[in-house]
Amino acid sequence: MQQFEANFDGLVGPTHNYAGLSFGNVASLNNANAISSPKNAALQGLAKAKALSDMGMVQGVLAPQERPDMETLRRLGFTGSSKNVLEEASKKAREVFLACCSASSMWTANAATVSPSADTQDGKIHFTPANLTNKFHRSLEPEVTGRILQATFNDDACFAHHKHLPDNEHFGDEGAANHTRLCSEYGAPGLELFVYGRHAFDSTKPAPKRFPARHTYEACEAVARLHGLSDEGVVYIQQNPDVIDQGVFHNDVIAVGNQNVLFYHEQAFYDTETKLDEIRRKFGDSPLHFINVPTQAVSVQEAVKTYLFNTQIITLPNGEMAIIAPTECRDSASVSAYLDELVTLDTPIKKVHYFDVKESMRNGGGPACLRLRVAMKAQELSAVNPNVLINDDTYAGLTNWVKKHYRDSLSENDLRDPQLLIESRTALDELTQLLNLGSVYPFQR
Ligand SMILES: NCCC[C@H](NC(=O)CCC(=O)O)C(=O)O
Repeated sequence: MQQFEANFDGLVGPTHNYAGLSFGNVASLNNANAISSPKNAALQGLAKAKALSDMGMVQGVLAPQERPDMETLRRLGFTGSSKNVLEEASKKAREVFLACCSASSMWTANAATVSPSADTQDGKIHFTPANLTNKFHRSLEPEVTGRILQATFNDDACFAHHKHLPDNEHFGDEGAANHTRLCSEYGAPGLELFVYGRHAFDSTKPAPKRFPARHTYEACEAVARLHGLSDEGVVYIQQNPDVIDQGVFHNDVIAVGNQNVLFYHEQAFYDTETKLDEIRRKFGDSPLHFINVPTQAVSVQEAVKTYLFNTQIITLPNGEMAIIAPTECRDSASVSAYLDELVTLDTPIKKVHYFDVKESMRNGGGPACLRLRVAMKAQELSAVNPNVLINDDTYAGLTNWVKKHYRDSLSENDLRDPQLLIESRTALDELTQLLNLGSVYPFQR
């Protein structure tokens, strides 16, 4: 295995909860105030990661963030002991407090945009953490995400790390959730598709009316520049504003690509035919599969409910592709019928595997949200921090760690418990040792 795609799944943090923080994300709003289970959430995520590793995939994990985010609460004027900060913030600024408790870094598709070495000018793998400016709770992530990525991909000869884009809506960047890469093989130069929701500096261009477009065209261009991509290696595509208004807050809720397959809903893009032509032209002569799912087979609403497109399409060691889907897809008559048929058609996708990631789904995160893809070569993999890679031993170590530190259930009331802060820091301190990350968290510095 000389070239392959590695997946880095976000470890769910100890404060995983349902706070209804993401306007425009239907599941997040519908499940506001539900009781969560941080322990089950983390174990569900690890089980998926381990299953992919058992299928012969290269699988790693990315550490979660420190929450409650005491540094931000203090920056916003809450003072005194930790207990006091938590109490005052939860009483006087409930929404701010809840935002500072979110475990949203678990969705590592939003951690960064990654360009493999075959696409970049200097031949290194480039990372730009996403600034996630559109949601306050997510905008707290990029600094520490950058540190975690540096500690995970810690070798200047192979990896180039950029600072996140300016923290402003004009450069709203949601990372790899709006980025997919087509290629004939992982180690060959590919075509990077950057999908955006609106133009920040041109109000004559279309934009959604009801829900926010989190990601801008200007952000896409900036990341492509930073990563040293060629114009012929990039296609910028606008998301259909109407689907954003139906709850498609990231493109990976309505389209996903892998190697020479682009799997998308017919309503996913704006100006679809022009963009597909550009993809065909830039992709070159090797075979390319456009799998277009018509509304008649699966409605946008059903796609948002089941996360049919928030599936991972992976290439197994035998060269066949498989879809990693949430069990919600199996439980929907139209979606499971569609998938049953898809694997019989003349495309590289031959199997579907279903996973229970309900704890994450209730916040609008499916299997694809939970992972950051990094296409690599063997020699680049050997430069990755080995402690983050999943195998029997690290999986056992991490599941024991979760069972030891995580709560079975969590409600809003529990978030202000000073004991939860102590538990979380104790857990994360131990995790940085398990994963050999060094002092990435504010409380460790
Ligand atoms: N890629 C999937 C991201 C899901 C994430 N949900 C959230 O943050 C919900 C958190 C809450 O409501 O408690 C988001 O919308 O960015």
